[in-house]
Formats: sequence, structure tokens, C-alpha cells
Amino acid sequence: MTTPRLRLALLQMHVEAGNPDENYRKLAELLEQAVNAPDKPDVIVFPEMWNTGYALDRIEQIADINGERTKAMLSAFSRKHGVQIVGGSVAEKREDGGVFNTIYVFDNKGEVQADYSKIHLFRLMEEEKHLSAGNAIGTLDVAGEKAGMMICYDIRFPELARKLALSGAKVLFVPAQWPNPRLHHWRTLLLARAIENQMYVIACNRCGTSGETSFFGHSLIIDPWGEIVAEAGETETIIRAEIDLGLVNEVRGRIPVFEDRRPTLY
Ligand SMILES: NC(=O)CCC(=O)C(=O)O
Repeated sequence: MTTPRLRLALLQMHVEAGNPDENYRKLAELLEQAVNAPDKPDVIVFPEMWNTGYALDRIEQIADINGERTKAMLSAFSRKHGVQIVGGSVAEKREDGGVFNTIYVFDNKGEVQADYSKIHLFRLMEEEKHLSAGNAIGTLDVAGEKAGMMICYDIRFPELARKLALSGAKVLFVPAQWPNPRLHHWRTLLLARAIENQMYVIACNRCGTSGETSFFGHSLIIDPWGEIVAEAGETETIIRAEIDLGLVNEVRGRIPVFEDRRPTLY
């Protein structure tokens, strides 16, 4: 029996803090490169807050109002090229109040299939002073299987990944703007989420520098056994891989963690 395979492209990009026009231009350029390749992807993933970066002191002015600009651009692209998009995250200003750090997912016909707003705000980067937290977990469908979403700091909360896995997710998408000097945390936490939940982890970080803060890239595709399928370096790049979703059940069968859990004791 054949199992669903998925070709992925992760756009590890530099983000110009406070310059949405430049970031939409750059993303459009990278999207064209992603699809104009022999191994055209089924799913494309971007980093966190790629439209504005962490220009939080001006976020109210520059965030995308109700995500309209982002949705118009990504919906047209996914429809034209027949690709699914896990649209990183964008700063989204809601007309009814608040700026959220939101992922929009587009199916390969240009429809918004799902969204998720970051639920854990990262105090070290003062998110809690400028952003509102989402209040719901986020799932989507990829190639007929369930997947979950987490944004950057969310990966420090294993309960969330476990909840998504228990709800049936076999893949976890993680857009991020994870800076130096915490490369060790980034790689270790992503590997742990993949191994403990026996799921694919698809993590797209930004690269480059904004003010004093530098971002190391190292976007990762990790399989459910914890093997690294692809890892970027520190510069702007597109990483690609084809994954076999059937491996999730195989690994879960080999070490039946989900059957061996003792949730009545912890
Ligand atoms: N943008 C973020 O959520 C950064 C999270 C981070 O750097 C961390 O160490 O956690």
C-alpha cells in the first residue's frame, strides 16, 4: 500500500524589521523560486512575523489589517500554482482590537483552510506588551492527514505538541524568528518534540540581523524517529525535502509510546 508523500519547501528568509513592502516583495521573489524548480513543492512554509519583523513599537501602524494583504497575495499564488501554503506568520491587526501573530494556511486552490494565532507570548522580546495572544490550538490537513501548528516560543511547551499529537496530528509546522545565542535550545527542543511525539517537525526560521539581534536560520525538517532530513545553514535559502507520512505509523508501531502512556498517573 502506498502512503502519502509530501514535497516541502521552506523559505528561510531575511526579514526587514518595519518594512512590510520590502518583505512582501522578497517573499514573492522566493515563492517564484520555490515553484520554478524541477521538484515543485506540495507545501511551502515561511518564518514567523515575516511581514513586519519585530518592529513592535510601530506594530499597530504596520500590521496587516485583518490579514487582507497577506490573504490576497497568498491565495492568488496558491491558486495559480496549485500549492498548499503554511504562510509563516504575520502581524495581523484585527479591526475589533489587538495585533496577533497569525499563521494563515491556504489549500492548493487558494482557499484559507485554517489559521492559528500564537498562544504563548515571548516576554524576552516584549511580545506581551504589543501583541495579543490567541486562544485556540491550530490544526490543518496535509495530504489527507492531520497536522498541527506552533509558533516559535510555543515549542517550549511540550503539552501543546502532545495535545496536537493526541488529536491525531502527524506533522508539526513551526514558523519562527528564533535568535542567537539559543541555537542549542532551538535544535534540542525541535528534536525532542519530534522524538517524543513520533511526528514530523517542519520548522522554518528567519536569518539575518535586525538591530542588535541576529538570527541563525537552521530551519529544520525532522522525521518521527528524530533524524534530520534537511537543515539549512545561516543564510537565506530554500530547503527542500520529500517526506513519507507513512513513517509516522511505522515509528509509532515500533515503540508504542501512545499506547504505553499512563495519563491517570500524570
Ligand atoms: N519569537 C520567539 O518566540 C522567540 C522564542 C525564543 O527565542 C526562545 O528562546 O524561546
